[in-house]
Formats: sequence, structure tokens, C-alpha cells
Amino acid sequence: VVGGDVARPNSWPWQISLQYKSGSSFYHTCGGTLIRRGWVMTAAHCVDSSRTWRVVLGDHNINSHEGTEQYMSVSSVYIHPNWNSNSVAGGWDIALLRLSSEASLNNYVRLGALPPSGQVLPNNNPCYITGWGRTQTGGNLSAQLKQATLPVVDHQTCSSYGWWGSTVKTSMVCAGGGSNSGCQGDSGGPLNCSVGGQWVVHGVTSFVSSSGCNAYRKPTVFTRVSAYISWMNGIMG
Ligand SMILES: CC(C)C[C@H](NC(=O)[C@H](CCCC[NH3+])NC(=O)C(F)(F)F)C(=O)Nc1ccc(C(C)C)cc1
Repeated sequence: VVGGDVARPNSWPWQISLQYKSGSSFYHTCGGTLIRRGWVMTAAHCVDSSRTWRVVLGDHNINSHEGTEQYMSVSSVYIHPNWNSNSVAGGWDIALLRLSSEASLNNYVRLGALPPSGQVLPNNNPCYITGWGRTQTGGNLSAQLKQATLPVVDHQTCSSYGWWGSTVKTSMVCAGGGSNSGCQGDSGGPLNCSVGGQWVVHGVTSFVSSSGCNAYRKPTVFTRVSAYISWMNGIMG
């Protein structure tokens, strides 16, 4: 996350860290959202390589043990069948991870709320991006979970000339476009939007401009969760 600030610990208790094993250690690679006690929603581009994954729940500082973490292994990965790893602009950048055991819900670990199928938020709807991704273009990951306000940019604006143009589809949500943005390592994490006084996860962090994370008029682009509700229900049962 570029801009914003460090979140109050565990104030986004559905945020997870997706980590891959290398040697005898695990490394943060993406974010995700706990949507059922046994299921995590993330980006397809995060899991389209075959690795040993683990999901960390209830984390704040990914480099220290705080005692609130739950470490879960992943028993199966469901990538959307239409995902094409050569074309993030094609959309379909969504995946579900089946956890090998069910999370214990508590003050540090809660389920994220999903939107109703088809719901599209208005321009400027207030939202926050959260994640442990780079804090500057080409910078380092953040040890502590960060948050930044990222208001919705409607499709008409986001797909116009000088913005993303036809790269962005109606199955995506744009947010930001100013000095705050997502960045590498935030992929797969939630776009947390305030709707009727509740936090609802409306986006899965998908891409930013290759010329820089917080490039002018290149808002962070998210998979629009409300476009995939029936697919997810079909998988999770
Ligand atoms: C060095 C980084 C900034 C490069 C940048 N990376 C990204 O945007 C990666 C997702 C890349 C998926 C492709 N395998 N996502 C992120 O960094 C995220 F913002 F989600 F955290 C990128 O490739 N962006 C990109 C690439 C191509 C397009 C074309 C579709 C125009 C659009 C954006």
C-alpha cells in the first residue's frame, strides 16, 4: 500500500497473508480475505504457480509472532476456469483456497462480508485498501498491515481516455487514482467498502500500472466480487 498509514492491529480481521514455502521458511506473497471458516478468497494471479501455500489469520506484523495468529495449510486451490495468466486485463482474476481446517473466529479473526450479486458501487463510494504490499513503487513490503482510503472510480471514468481505457472491464472495480494505491504484495487482498454503515469486501486487488503503483489516473484495479458470487457459491456449496 502506497500512502495511507499502519492499521490499528486486527482492525481488518478478515485480512489474511498468503505465504509460500521456500526452503524451511514461508514468505508473504499476497493478501486474501477469509470468507468462510474454511475458505479464503484471493487473486488467481497469486496462486497460478504450484507451490506449498499457507494462510496466516489474525496477523498484524508479518515478521513477528504476536500470539494472535492462526497458521492454516491449504488443501485445495480453485482458480476461476476463465483466468488467463497471460492477460490480467482479461479479468477473471479470482481464486478460492480451501483451508485444511476451519478457522477459530475471535477478536482477531472474523469473516469478511460479501456484497449481493451484481451490486455496483457509485463513484466516490468510500473504501479502504489493506495489505502488506510495497509502500512505494519498487520499495519493500510493509512489516505491519497498512490501510489507505481509496474511493471508487466508476467504470465510465476509469475506462475513459487518459485513464485505463479498454484495459478495464465492467467485471472490475477501480479505486483511487491519486497518491494512494495498492502495490506488489497487496494482490489478492480486499477492497473494504463502507455500504450502509457496514464494511463489505467489494474487490480483490488485481493490478496497478506497470509504470508505477500510484500512477496518475491509473487507479488500482480490483476484481469485482459481486460479479463472482454465484461462481463462489457453486464451489463452496
Ligand atoms: C511491476 C508491477 C507494477 C507490474 C504490474 N503488476 C501488477 O499489477 C500485479 C499483477 C500482475 C499480474 C500479471 N502477472 N498486481 C499488483 O501489483 C497489485 F496491485 F495487485 F498488487 C503489472 O504487471 N501491471 C500491468 C501489466 C500489464 C497491464 C496491461 C493489461 C495493460 C496492466 C497492468
